[in-house]
Amino acid sequence: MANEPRLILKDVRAYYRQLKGTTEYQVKAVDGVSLEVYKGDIVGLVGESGCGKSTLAKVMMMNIVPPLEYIGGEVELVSRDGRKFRITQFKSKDEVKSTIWGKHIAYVPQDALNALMPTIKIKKIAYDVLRSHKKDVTMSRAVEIAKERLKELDLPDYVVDLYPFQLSGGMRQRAVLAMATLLSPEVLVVDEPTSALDVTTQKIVLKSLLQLRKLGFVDSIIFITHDISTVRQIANRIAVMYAGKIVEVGDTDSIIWEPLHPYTDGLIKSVASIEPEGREKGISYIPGQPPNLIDPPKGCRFHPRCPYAMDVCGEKEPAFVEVKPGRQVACWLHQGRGGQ
Ligand SMILES: Nc1ncnc2c1ncn2[C@@H]1O[C@H](COP(=O)(O)OP(=O)(O)OP(=O)(O)O)[C@@H](O)[C@H]1O
Repeated sequence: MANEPRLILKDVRAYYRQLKGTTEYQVKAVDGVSLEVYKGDIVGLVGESGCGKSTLAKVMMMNIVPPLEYIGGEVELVSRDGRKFRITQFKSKDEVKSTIWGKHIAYVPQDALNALMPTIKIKKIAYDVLRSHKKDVTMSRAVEIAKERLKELDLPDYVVDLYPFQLSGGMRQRAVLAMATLLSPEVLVVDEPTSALDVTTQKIVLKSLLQLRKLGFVDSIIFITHDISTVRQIANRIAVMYAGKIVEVGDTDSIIWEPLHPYTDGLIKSVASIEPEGREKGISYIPGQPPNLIDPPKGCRFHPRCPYAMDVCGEKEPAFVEVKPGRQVACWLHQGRGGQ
């Protein structure tokens, strides 16, 4: 069956308004991002700190509150029954929340303890999540549903009677995932879900994410991280973000083994490889700093740090071209490939 879209972003721009003294600036945190997420996808969204990943997650959630401003483009969420929700149809955050949050798209932020109110027991959290879209649910039914979901993620029944602070980091992260997906949303966005965990616990959380998708509790996952070595263990596709833009998208293997964008190449070389051939090549780092997003460099935003920069790179922005099916890149080294 053809790819069934779940989330479609077309040339999306969202900027923060920032006041410095009496002058107002715009931080171009998401600046012309296009991405399609399909049913079954686990998309890894990777990039250095400050490149706009969390802001892009807010855009995906259609959660635009000041100082963030939606500048333009299209965000569309497609439900299992074919309904389309567009960012432009919503007048307020409350409307977004009551219409799509939890039910069609869920977000697990970076810090799991913040995601769960530490002073509320897991069963009350489950009750509140379910009640937000099923007004007639009872507490005993909510507890039943919560226990079933916790069990699917290898968590014991008694977790429902605990407070989040009584759980270990890994258990808490899994409890957050179970609670966030109680209403079986089509899309789950997880922001750095494993970065504070040890390697063994990381693997358990990655397994839980796969389990959520396998059981159909979610259709698609967007996994946000700065760590390409973690995401490659779970994602079937990777989108690489740099300075407010997606610079490369492709299936995980081709991104890892044949990176096209010099920034992707740098990211891969900057992590310790588990494969012997990778270890032999050694670890390097990307020189320089990511740009200021108030006044990003002209042309390709990576050109001041790029070892292959040509004159054109500092003059004109490269288009995001499809070099082969499912493989897109925005780099002057690859313009004109794939019949573009
Ligand atoms: N409330 C805000 N007001 C102004 N600028 C902001 C605000 N929040 C974020 N930014 C800026 O927007 C840009 C993107 O930030 P964002 O948090 O989306 O990046 P990120 O890739 O998620 O980083 P990290 O991995 O560190 O969470 C950064 O330059 C950041 O300083």
